[in-house]
Amino acid sequence: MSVNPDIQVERDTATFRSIDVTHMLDGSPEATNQRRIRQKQIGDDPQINRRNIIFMSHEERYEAAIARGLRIEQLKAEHDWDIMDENNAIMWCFSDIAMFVHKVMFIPAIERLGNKEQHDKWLPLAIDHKILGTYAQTELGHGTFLRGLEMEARYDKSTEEFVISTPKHSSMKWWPGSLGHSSSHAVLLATLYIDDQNCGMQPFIVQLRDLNTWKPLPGVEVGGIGPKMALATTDNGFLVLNNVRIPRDQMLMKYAQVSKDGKFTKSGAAKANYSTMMLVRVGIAHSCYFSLAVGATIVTRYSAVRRQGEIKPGAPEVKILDYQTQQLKVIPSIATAYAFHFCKEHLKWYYIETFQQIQQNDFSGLPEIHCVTSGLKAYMSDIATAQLETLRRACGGNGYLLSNGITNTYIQTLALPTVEGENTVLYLQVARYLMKCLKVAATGEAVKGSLSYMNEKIKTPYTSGLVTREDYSNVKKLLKLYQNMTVRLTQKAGDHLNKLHVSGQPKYEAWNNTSVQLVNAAKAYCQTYVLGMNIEGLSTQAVDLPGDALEVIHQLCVFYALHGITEQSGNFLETGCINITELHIIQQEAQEMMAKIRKNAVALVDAFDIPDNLLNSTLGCYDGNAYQHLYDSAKSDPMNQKQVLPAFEKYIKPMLQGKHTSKL
Ligand SMILES: CCCCC/C=C\C/C=C\C/C=C\C/C=C\C/C=C\CCCCC(=O)SCCNC(=O)CCNC(=O)[C@H](O)C(C)(C)COP(=O)(O)OP(=O)(O)OC[C@H]1O[C@@H](n2cnc3c(N)ncnc32)[C@H](O)[C@@H]1OP(=O)(O)O
Ligand SMILES: Cc1cc2nc3c(=O)[nH]c(=O)nc-3n(C[C@H](O)[C@H](O)[C@H](O)COP(=O)(O)OP(=O)(O)OC[C@H]3O[C@@H](n4cnc5c(N)ncnc54)[C@H](O)[C@@H]3O)c2cc1C
Repeated sequence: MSVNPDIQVERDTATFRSIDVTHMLDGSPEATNQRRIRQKQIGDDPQINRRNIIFMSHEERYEAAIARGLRIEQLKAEHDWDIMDENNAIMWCFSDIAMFVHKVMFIPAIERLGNKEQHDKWLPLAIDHKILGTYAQTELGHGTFLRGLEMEARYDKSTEEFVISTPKHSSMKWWPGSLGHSSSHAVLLATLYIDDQNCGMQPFIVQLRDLNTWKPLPGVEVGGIGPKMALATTDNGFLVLNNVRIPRDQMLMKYAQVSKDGKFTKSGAAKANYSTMMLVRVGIAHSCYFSLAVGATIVTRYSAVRRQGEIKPGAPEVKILDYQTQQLKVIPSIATAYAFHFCKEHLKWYYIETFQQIQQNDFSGLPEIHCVTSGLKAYMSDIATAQLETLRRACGGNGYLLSNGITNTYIQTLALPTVEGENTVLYLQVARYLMKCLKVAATGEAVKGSLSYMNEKIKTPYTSGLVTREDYSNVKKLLKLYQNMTVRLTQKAGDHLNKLHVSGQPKYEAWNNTSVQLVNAAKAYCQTYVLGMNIEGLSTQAVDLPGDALEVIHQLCVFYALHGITEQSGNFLETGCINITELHIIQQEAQEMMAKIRKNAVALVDAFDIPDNLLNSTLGCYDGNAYQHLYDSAKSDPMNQKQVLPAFEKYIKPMLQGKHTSKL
C-alpha cells in the first residue's frame, strides 16, 4: 500500500530528521539499532503480536496471554536479551501477559526482602518458572493503609511455623494480580504476631496451589474477583487462608527476623519492607511515557490524514490537525511525552543509584526518593490518563472503536492512578516531605536535593523576571516561576497548618483540614520536577543533536513550560508569581509556539519510532492509510464472516413474523 500523500507531505516539510531524535531517545544510533532488532523479534512473533486481540473472548485472551509470557522467556533465551530488553518487551505487552506480576513484583520482592539463603532457595525456582508468584498485599478492607492489614501470621514456637489466617471478610486478600488462576505461590504481606504482640506488616512466601494438579492446597481458598475495565488477562484474585502453616524460614528476613525461639529483631529503615512498591512506581512512570507516546503517535498521524470541514469558506476540506483547537488537543501530549521521556530516564538512574546505596545499608537517600517516586507515579499517571482521554476524543467517532489502538492504551493506563498507591495518598506522602523541608528551611539550614530551591527566599515585592519578549522562551526563567510557585504554595499550606494547630486543632486534624492545599502544593512540586528534568535533558541528552533538531526539542520544552502555566494559571496568579499582563503574554506565546510545533508534529511522533506491529492501531499506521485499515479491521471481525447470524432465525425472524409476543 502506498503512503498517504497527506502524511508524506508532513514528513517532507519537517524541519529536522526524525531519526536524529530517535537516536537521542534511545541514547545512540547503536541503541536504536539494537532496540529495533528487539522490537522486530517481539512485534513479528505471531504469539506475541496482539493484532486480533480485540476479537477474542476473555478465556482466549487469557490463554494467549500465558503463551505470550512464555514466548517472551523463549525469545529472551534465544536472543540473549538483557534485563532492559526484557523490561521493554514486558512494557509493550504488560496488559496482555498473564505472568506480569510474577516478573515485576514477585521476583523483585524476593530480591529486595529476602536474605541470602532465601535468595538461593527461591530465586532460581522463580526465575526458571518452576514456581509462579504474585504479590499479595491488598485486602478487601485495606489497600492504602498498610498498618491496617488484618491477615494474621502468628508464630508457633513449638513447631517453628507461622500460622496464617483470615479472621474476617475484610482481611481476605483482594486484588493481587495473577492470584486468581495463575500463581502457585505468593509473597504475602501479613501482620506478624508473636505471643499476641503486633510486630507490623511482614512478607511471607506462601504456596497456594499444588504444582502438579494446580489445585489449591488445603486451607487455601482462591479465585478471581471478576471482570474489570481492562487488564483482563491479569487475573486479579481473592485469597482466604484458613490456618495455613508455613515454616519459619518462609518469612522474608532481610529487614526483620524471627528467631527459632520467637525473638523479633529489625534491621534497616523503618519502611524497608515497602521497597518493592518503589520499584513498581518507577516502572509506572516509564509506562506513562510509553502510553502517551503511543497515544500521541496515533492521534497526530490520524489528524494529519483526516480531512473534514473548511477553514476558508469554499476552499478544499482541511486536515483536522490544522484547526487550532485540534492542535491544543494533540501538541500538549507530544510535548508532555518528550518531557516524560527525559524524566523517566532521570528516574531510572536515580533509582538505580539509590537502590545500590540501600543494598549497602545506606538508607540516607530513602526519604527523598520515596517522595520523588511517589510524586512522579501520581503526577505522570494523572497527566497521562487525562491526556489520553483528550486524545481519544480527538479522533471523533473512531475514538470509540477498539481497533484504533488508543482506547485499549487508555483503559489499561487508567489503572495506574490507583495501583501501587492511590494518587491522592501518594501526593500526601510528597506533602509530608514538603513540610519537613519547609521546617528545615525555616531554621536557616540548607535544604538539599530536589527542593534546594527552597533555600532561596522569595523576595517581596516580587517580580517574575520576565522583562523582554525573549524571557518568555527562556526555559530557565520559566522554571524559576514554577519553583517560586511551588515554594509559595508549600508556604501557604504550611501557614494554614500552623494556624489551625495554633488555634487549637490537634496536628492530625489540622493536617486533614489542610490536605487540599497540601495536595495542590505536592502537584506543583511534581510539575516543577518534570519541567526541571526536561530542561536538564536539553543540556545532557539533546545536546549532541544537529541544530535543527535541537531547536525543535527546545521549542517543545518552551511550549511545555508555557502551556503548563496557562493550565495552572490560578496557582501562578494567586501566589503572585506572575501578573495578569504576563499571563496574557504567556498565553499568546504558547499559541505561537504551538503553531510552530504543528509543522513538525508528524516528524516528532515518528521519532518515537513505534513500529506498526506494536502500535496496533488502524488510525495511526505509519503509511497514514487509516480508512483502508479501518475497513480491513471491520472486515476481519468474526461476526462479519457470516452474512446471517444465528440470532436471525432465533429471535429476529419470529419478531418480524409477529411471533415475538409468544414465549421465546
Ligand atoms: C530500574 C529501572 C526500572 C525501569 C522499569 C522499566 C520497566 C519495568 C517493567 C515493567 C513495568 C512495570 C510496571 C509498570 C506498569 C504497570 C503496573 C500495573 C500493575 C502493577 C501491579 C500493581 C500492584 C499493586 O498495586 S501492589 C499494592 C500497592 N499498594 C500500595 O502502594 C499501598 C499504598 N500505601 C502505602 O504505600 C502506605 O501505606 C503509605 C500510604 C505510604 C502509608 O504507610 P504507613 O505505614 O501507614 O505510613 P506512616 O504514616 O506510618 O509512615 C509514613 C512514613 O513512612 C515513609 N514511607 C512510606 N512509604 C515509604 C517507602 N516506600 N519508602 C520509604 N519511606 C516510606 C514516609 O515518608 C513517612 O515518613 P515520615 O514519617 O514522614 O518520616
Ligand atoms: C488493576 C489493579 C491491579 C492491582 N494489583 C495489585 C497487586 O498485584 N497486589 C496488591 O496487593 N494489590 C493490587 N491492587 C490493589 C491496589 O494496590 C489498591 O487498590 C490501591 O493501593 C488503592 O488502595 P484501596 O483500594 O484501598 O483504595 P482506598 O484507600 O480505599 O481509596 C479510596 C479513596 O479513599 C481515599 N483515601 C484513602 N486513604 C486516604 C488518606 N489517608 N487520605 C486521603 N484520602 C484517602 C483515596 O484517595 C481514594 O479516593 C491492584 C489494584 C488494581 C485496580
